[in-house]
Amino acid sequence: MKKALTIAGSDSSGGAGIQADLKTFSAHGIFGMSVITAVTAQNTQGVFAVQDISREVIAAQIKAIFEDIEVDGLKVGMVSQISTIEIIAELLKVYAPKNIVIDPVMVSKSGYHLLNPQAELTLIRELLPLATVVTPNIPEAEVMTKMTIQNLTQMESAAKYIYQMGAKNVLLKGGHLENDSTDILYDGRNFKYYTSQRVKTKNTHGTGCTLSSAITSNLALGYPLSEAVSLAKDYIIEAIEHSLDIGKGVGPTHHFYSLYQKAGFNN
Ligand SMILES: Nc1ncnc2c1ncn2[C@@H]1O[C@H](COP(=O)(O)OP(=O)(O)O)[C@@H](O)[C@H]1O
Ligand SMILES: Cc1ncc(COP(=O)(O)O)c(N)n1
Repeated sequence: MKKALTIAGSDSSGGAGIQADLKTFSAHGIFGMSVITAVTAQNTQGVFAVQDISREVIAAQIKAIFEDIEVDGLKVGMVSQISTIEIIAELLKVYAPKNIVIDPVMVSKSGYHLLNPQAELTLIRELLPLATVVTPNIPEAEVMTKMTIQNLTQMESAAKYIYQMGAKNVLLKGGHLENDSTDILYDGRNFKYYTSQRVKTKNTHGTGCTLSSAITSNLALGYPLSEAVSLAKDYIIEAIEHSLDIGKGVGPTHHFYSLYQKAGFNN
């Protein structure tokens, strides 16, 4: 069985963060493991408190896993503080796992700064060069590039800029654009476009986490990146189409075992 690791924050309401990642790994038939960087008290309506986990305990979690278990794919989500980012980068250089997906989580859908704004440059400097692929949404790409992004041409320019920051591949997600939701993948030479109809729902809590952990799963299963993204896109569309009207705010995506079966995964 393939094994994947998420290094991210805990979402008490189960829609995003570690919980979304582990559900996605399971739906892909992957054994999921976690390094928790922060505990958030949140639900579909907002984030109410955050306790960052210490640098020492984050390091101990990473070491406990890598000293014992092979990791076929890894994603990094919420990392909150400079010291957290530094220790993760330091240890990822030591253990050098194959497939590293960096989801540069900055602000939650409910508007809470999950990444300390002072840590944005550290994330770019320390984590991007380690990424097999980095998966910013449009607001994150705007922060990273200081560009305004309102259309596909501007997305392409931003993806090129982020590529130059050191990621091997850039998947710029178009979920925040008004019309269809096209994500673009840039490998330093060519663009690939992943277009889908926009699902009309308010329930998109955890879409970014779900997409990046689906990509991580597919890379762990051995798919090349462009196929890993394409399968992950199929997965996220269904997970949004079947999203759950749980709570009073932005409900979560839904994870099906049948999605995994439908995609024909075979490990
Ligand atoms: N309403 C929607 N309909 C279809 N796809 C969506 C919708 N919202 C987001 N997506 C897709 O979900 C994934 C995550 O998107 P996005 O919302 O941009 O990220 P984040 O959760 O990081 O803000 C992307 O593949 C995006 O295209
Ligand atoms: C712990 C954690 N990690 C990531 C997100 C981002 O998810 P979203 O952008 O859908 O709010 C979140 N809300 N909580």
